[in-house]
Amino acid sequence: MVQLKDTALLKRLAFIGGEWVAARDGASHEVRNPANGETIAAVPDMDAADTERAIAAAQAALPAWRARPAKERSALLRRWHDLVLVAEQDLALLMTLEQGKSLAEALGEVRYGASFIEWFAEEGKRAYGDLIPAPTADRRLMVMKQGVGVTAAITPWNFPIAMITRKVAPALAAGCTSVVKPAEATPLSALALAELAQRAGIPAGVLNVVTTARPALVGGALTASPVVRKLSFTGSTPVGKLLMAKCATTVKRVSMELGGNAPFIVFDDADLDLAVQGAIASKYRNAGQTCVCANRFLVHEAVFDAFAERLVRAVEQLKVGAGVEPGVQIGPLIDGRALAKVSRLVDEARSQGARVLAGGVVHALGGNFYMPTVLADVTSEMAVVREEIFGPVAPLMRFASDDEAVQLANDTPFGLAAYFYTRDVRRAWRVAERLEYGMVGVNEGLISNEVAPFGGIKESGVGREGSKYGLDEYLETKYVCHGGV
Ligand SMILES: NC(=O)C1=CN([C@@H]2O[C@H](COP(=O)(O)OP(=O)(O)OC[C@H]3O[C@@H](n4cnc5c(N)ncnc54)[C@H](OP(=O)(O)O)[C@@H]3O)[C@@H](O)[C@H]2O)C=CC1
Ligand SMILES: O=C(O)CCCC(=O)O
Repeated sequence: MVQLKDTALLKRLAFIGGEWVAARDGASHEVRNPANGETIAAVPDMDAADTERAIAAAQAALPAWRARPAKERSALLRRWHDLVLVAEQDLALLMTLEQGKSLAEALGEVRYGASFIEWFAEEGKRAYGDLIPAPTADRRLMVMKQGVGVTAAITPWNFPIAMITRKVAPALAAGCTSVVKPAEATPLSALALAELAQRAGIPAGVLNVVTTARPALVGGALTASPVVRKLSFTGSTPVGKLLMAKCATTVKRVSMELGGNAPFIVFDDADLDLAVQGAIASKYRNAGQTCVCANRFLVHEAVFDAFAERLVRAVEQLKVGAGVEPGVQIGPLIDGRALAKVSRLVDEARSQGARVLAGGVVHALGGNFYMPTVLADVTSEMAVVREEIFGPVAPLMRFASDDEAVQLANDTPFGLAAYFYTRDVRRAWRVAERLEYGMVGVNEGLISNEVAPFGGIKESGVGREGSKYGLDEYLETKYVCHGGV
């Protein structure tokens, strides 16, 4: 039973062309609470034809929306932002119920998600062009920025609100319309966001939400459509590669926020208490289910034991339980598949010689709960440091020199986020420059915010979200050459 103050935020229909609709064939799928398996609600299980309808709605809404002055679009986005904050407690509860993170973290995400709407409401007014000094006297050269058109967003379950607003807010601010496919596990947050967008006065068809348990059908329609000019995706690298290939058939623009394998380096001169604090924030946020979570800890041999001991002490304090319970810091993993993956990685590492310093087993609560875990004596051959863990497991490895640390850190096809701790300013600059990552935290474990560019290199993706760069992802650059002047 979901007890919202604003009961209309719990939606059981998809949102297309300003209307709340069922799937054409009447199919639906259940949304379950990962903390106890209970069904929260059922939502439409849409297919390609439903998706075509949403694309058509976004196409129909586009001319009027892009023709509005940026200032008017900005005012509507601002109202949407304000309504999200008014509803923050309800949105947080809904998120905790369908995603599992603690209420405190869910509330943090609602605010984080709202911050992208606020930011892009402002940035949308600054889509400046250029006037270029011409090489001949009789011409004037101009560059204008225009929204790319109809856009699509495919988003994951780990950040059910922020990953939508980080894509949709710049799209709408730039004069684009959008079709969103939220994750199967977390459509309720997406639908509540759409309800608030509608209340804010964002016109019908500008934002559409297509819910489904058949992602390939919806994704197939979005990527095949020549009407959709851009796809923004956050999720796993294999699915991102598949979608990029599909987008090639219509030469769509793409933004891809994919998997990571973040190194967290602790140098011998690090402030160990600060490093442990950063490690807890980076590793155990959202039960370890973020693409920027520290995935492997590289610790200088001189401070290895001291760091490990302090980390274990902090990890043992973490309270595990259902996200709605007071004081809980680690909720359940999203589903049984995620639990099986985390268990496999830990069990394999142990059988290959890793030492379990904390946790290392499924939590006594059962269900999808896993014990916050610390492993020592991990080697770079183990799957636990080669694959994205997406769970509350910290594998610790030793290194002896800066070169070795950087070499180990860069030894991965991924390049999203990296973290390191040192008190040496020269080392800080040099290591930051040598790390092959899109984002680097120096003495800081939490780096995401709306004003900074979020994104990766190598197989972690293309494009940047948030910040002044995030708007460019939704803008075309048009050059106008005016002759005979
Ligand atoms: N970089 C990141 O932020 C994230 C990384 N991951 C990584 O991926 C692993 C698996 O998580 P998972 O949720 O399966 O990630 P996916 O990449 O499968 O899911 C992300 C989104 O893509 C959708 N999707 C899946 N397959 C297709 C397809 N063929 N066509 C179009 N859309 C598709 C999903 O829909 P649906 O929900 O219906 O499957 C979801 O909306 C995690 O353990 C983690 O390692 C996961 C989530 C976020
Ligand atoms: O894990 C992800 O999908 C990215 C969101 C995390 C963040 O914004 O910090």
